[in-house]
Amino acid sequence: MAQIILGPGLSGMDGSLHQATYRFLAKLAADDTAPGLHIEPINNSADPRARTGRVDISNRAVLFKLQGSQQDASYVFIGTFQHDEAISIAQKSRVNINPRNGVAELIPVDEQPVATTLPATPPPATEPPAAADDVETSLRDREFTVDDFTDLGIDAAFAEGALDLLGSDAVLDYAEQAPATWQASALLDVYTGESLTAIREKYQLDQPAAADATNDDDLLAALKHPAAQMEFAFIEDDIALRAAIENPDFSAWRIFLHPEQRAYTTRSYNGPFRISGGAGTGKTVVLLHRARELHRRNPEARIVLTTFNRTLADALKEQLSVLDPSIVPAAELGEPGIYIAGVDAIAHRVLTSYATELGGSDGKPGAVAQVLGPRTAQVSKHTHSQAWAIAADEHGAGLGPELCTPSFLESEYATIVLPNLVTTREEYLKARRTGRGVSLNRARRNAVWDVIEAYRAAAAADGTTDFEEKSAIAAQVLRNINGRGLADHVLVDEAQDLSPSRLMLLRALAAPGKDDLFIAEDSHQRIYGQPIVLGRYSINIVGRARRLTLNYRTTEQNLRYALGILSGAEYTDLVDEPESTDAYRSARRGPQPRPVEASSLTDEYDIVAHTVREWLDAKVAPESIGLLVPTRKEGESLPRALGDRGVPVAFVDRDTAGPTGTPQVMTMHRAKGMEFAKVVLVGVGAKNMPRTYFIDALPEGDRADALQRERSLLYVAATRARDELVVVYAGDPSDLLPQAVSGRPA
Ligand SMILES: Nc1ncnc2c1ncn2[C@@H]1O[C@H](COP(=O)(O)OP(=O)(O)OP(=O)(O)O)[C@@H](O)[C@H]1O
Repeated sequence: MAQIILGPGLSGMDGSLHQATYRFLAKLAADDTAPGLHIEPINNSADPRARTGRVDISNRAVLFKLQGSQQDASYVFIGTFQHDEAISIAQKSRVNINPRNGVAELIPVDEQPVATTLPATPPPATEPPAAADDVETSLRDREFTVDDFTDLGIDAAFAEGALDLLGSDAVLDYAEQAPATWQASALLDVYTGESLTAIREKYQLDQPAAADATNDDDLLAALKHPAAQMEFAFIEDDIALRAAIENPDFSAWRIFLHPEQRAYTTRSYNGPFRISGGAGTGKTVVLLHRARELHRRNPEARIVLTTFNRTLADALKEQLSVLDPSIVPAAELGEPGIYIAGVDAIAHRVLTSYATELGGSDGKPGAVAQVLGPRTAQVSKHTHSQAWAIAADEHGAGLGPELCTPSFLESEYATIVLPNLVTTREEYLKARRTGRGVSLNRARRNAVWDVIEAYRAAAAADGTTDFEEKSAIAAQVLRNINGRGLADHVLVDEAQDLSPSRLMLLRALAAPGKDDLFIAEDSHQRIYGQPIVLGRYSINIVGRARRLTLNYRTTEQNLRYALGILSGAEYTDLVDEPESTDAYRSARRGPQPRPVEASSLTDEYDIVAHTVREWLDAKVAPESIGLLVPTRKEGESLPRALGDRGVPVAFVDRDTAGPTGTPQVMTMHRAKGMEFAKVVLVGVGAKNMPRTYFIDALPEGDRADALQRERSLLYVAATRARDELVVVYAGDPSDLLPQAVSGRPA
């Protein structure tokens, strides 16, 4: 079997050549001596390893054949081209090892290696676009020199051309001419303010390259350098080959990881590790690759991949099967393999598997009593949604109207009472309420406890628990058992939205040790619950935290717009440090987001219908269009309003999957973790967002955080768009939106 290594030409390949190219490469992988492949060396080629192969009657693949000490040859595939062009490219290309850092690169032959290349053509210095950047300074103004770049191994001529560019558009344009993908990416890093030291570390550019580019073994090693693997992928099997060739853009995440992503996929950590990063920076991709890697290293390992809810867990399952169809997820929690479920489903599994641990024995309290105080150990039924309202109504007289609300009581219960295992009034009166917005004196604490007691008594009588309680009890069960846990590795997505009890459950799931917890989060996307500090729940990160900054989903234009939404507020991360958006960047470009002001609700529907119709007429796949609304009520009205205008769309509810063949309407909450090619944010006028009716009903001390969550919700919604974002509102725009000029569709 020959090893196929897909190279940088893949994504630019003409779609009509995909099928034939796949057949050719599959045949080559199976037997490189097979007749009909016509693997031929090239006369006068710059690199003696250059070959062409016959893809079809008029097209040839350009390849580099590496034999080295391996029994089977490896072929680096550069692309498929019309016959004469293929010969010319094969003659004039070389796979080289960058002498500064040992990274393999494909270079055109009339260019020399680093530091002596012919100049790349820099575009003329351009003025920055007025709306996007405030005051732009060039890299030269910021006192960078060509040497700074060549020290990293970046081509001198390419660096020279970058020094005077002004504005991110010019830099993004220019980066497309980079001699290697990692060089383009590193240039953008420098431009967005990352230090040269951080860049060196990120791309692992430090190794002195004692490599000989003419030696095939050295070259194969250089192709495996993490920076080289941004554009060279070692293909493992036929399924991966087919997916990569037939849908190169869609499957890029499976094979071309950023060196940082790759590092977090493969490294071991002596305890919990936290990866943060803006929306679309590939946190989920890292989790999926890491789960597969841990599974490969030890098929007996019990790996749990979990997230906020069932919808997102189902998406993880689907993505894992795309990444590696050979993986069959574990059927049961605690079994070897990768078990994927939402956190609440995990709590449910623990409670049903350890039913005997719930009630206690020999006079000792069981987990239920430890968490809730003495009561029946019946916990599987679910407490009804009005229970807090009823308890507050009947027993909250001492609280005053501000605190006598289900939302305040529920969050007090979830953030203070349950995680501290408070079961008596005395304990509650003494409990530390760190991190709560509203302060309570003794009388008020007593009044709060009156309601909590009533809430618990009613649930005990019905034999029910809520989801927070289920997680807290499940965590307690696991702590009581005190064994090797039910998992060796727990990987968590969307951790910013997990409540204390859920985090405590995940902590208890894995016995403390190497690679026990790997937590992905983005505090800017917290749209539920209260701010969380992991250390309070025995998840000690102590220096094991990193941030991803390159956005793979969103264009630079949409990213800037979305970051504008965040710019009005200060955020803290899960270790209580300021959360920054510095260095967030995208290498993709697209149209500017389009805010559109409607004169009325009817006009707003007309605009949305018109926008969607235009996209459908332009053959955009219907299900890749997302219409995101602030509330469920608006989501339910939209299909009818657009249906009346001849544009059928479907409302996708909490736990339902979206139908194919129709644009999808969903709440901004439901859109968490998803992505669409085109997005319309509907109903984001000043009257609708932030939802003041909801914020004003909260106690004064909780309002700032609720407003923050509204801001985050808009950020989540705006970052669902891959390519195009339209923002529609009737009347004035929401104050949370960035200031921008509004324009109606043509
Ligand atoms: N190395 C990569 N190459 C190509 N595409 C990538 C890569 N990493 C991530 N992507 C793509 O970027 C998009 C966002 O990735 P992902 O969902 O993992 O990001 P995220 O950080 O979890 O986002 P969010 O926080 O918004 O849920 C996806 O379409 C994914 O396939």
